[in-house]
Amino acid sequence: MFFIWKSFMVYQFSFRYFSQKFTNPIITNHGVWETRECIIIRLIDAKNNVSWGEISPISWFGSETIKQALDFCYQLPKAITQEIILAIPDNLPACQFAFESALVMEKATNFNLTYSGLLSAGKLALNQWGNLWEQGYKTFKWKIGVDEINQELEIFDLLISSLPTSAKLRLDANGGLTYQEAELWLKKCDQFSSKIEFIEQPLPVDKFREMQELSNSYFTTIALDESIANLHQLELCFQQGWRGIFVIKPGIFGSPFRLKEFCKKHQIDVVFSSVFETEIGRQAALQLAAELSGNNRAVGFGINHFFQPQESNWLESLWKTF
Ligand SMILES: O=C(O)CCC(=O)C1=CC=C[C@@H](O)[C@@H]1C(=O)O
Ligand SMILES: [Mg+2]
Repeated sequence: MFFIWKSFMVYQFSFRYFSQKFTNPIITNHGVWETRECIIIRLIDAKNNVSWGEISPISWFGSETIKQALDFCYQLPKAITQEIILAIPDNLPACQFAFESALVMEKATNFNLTYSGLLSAGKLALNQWGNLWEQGYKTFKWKIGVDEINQELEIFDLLISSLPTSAKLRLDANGGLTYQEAELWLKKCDQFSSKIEFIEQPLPVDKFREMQELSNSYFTTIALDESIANLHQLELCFQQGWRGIFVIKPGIFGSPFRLKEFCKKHQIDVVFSSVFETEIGRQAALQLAAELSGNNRAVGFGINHFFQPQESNWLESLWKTF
C-alpha cells in the first residue's frame, strides 16, 4: 500500500562518498578490515522534506562493491522517482536498502531493543567485556577462526569462566573452521550451554549440508550469516530446511520491504546485525529490527566505538564537499 501513493513523487537526488578508519581494524577469518567505505544518499521531495540513506556494502559477504555502488549512483538522474528506486536490481542489495530506507525514514531514535557487544578476536576480548558489562551489555560476540584453534580454545576457557552467569556469549567463525574444528567448538560449547547463545557461520557458505548435519548433532545452536547475506540466499536456505538462527544484516540484505514480507510470512529466529554503518544506516536498520525482532534476541549493533566520534555537523560538511 505504502508504495502506491508515493509512486508519482519525484525526488531530487544527490550523494557523497564517505569513509572512516576503524579505531581498531576488524580482524576476522575474512582478513583485516581497516576502513569502512560507504555512500550517503539524500532525497528531497516536492515539499522540501529531506531524507537520507546509506549504502554500506560488504563485498566479501556477496554484496556489490563500493565501486559498483558508486557507478550506479553516478548513472542515476538528478531527479528520481520511486519507480526507479523499486527497479534497483538484486545484485545491488546495499543500494536497494539505502534508497528504500530513505523513502520510509522515520524520526524514532530509541528502540526497545537489547544490544550485543562485539569483542575483538584473540585474547583482547578478555579485557574488553568488563567495560561493556558495566555499560549494561549482557550479550557478547567473540570472533573465532582467526588464530590457531588450540590458542582460541584456551582463551575461550578463560573468557567463559570470567563472564557472569547471566551473560550470553556468541561465537562468530565467519566460515573459517573445518568440519573437525567446528565439532571441537560445538563439543566445547555444549559444556557451557547456559552461557553460549550460538555459533555463527562455523563453516563456509558452500558447506550448508554439513552445517545442517552439525546443527542436528550438537546442542549448541548454529546461526547462518554469510550463508544468508541477501534475500535470495535466505529463501534458498529456508527452502532447504534451515530452521536455526538467521543473522540478517539489513545494510547488505536488499529491499527492506521484501525482507518485511518474508519475515511476516515465515516466523524465523532472527538476529539483526550491523554492517558497521554510520548513524544513518544504523537508524534504518534498527527501525527494521524493532519491527521484526519477534524473539527478543540482542541485536548486533553494540556501540563499541568502532570509529572516532564524528562532528555533529558531519553530514552538513560532507554535503559541502564534492
Ligand atoms: O553482529 C554483530 O554482533 C556485529 C557486527 C559483526 O559482527 C560483523 C559485521 C560485518 C562483518 C563481520 O565482520 C561481522 C560478522 O560476521 O557478523
Ligand atoms: Mg557474522
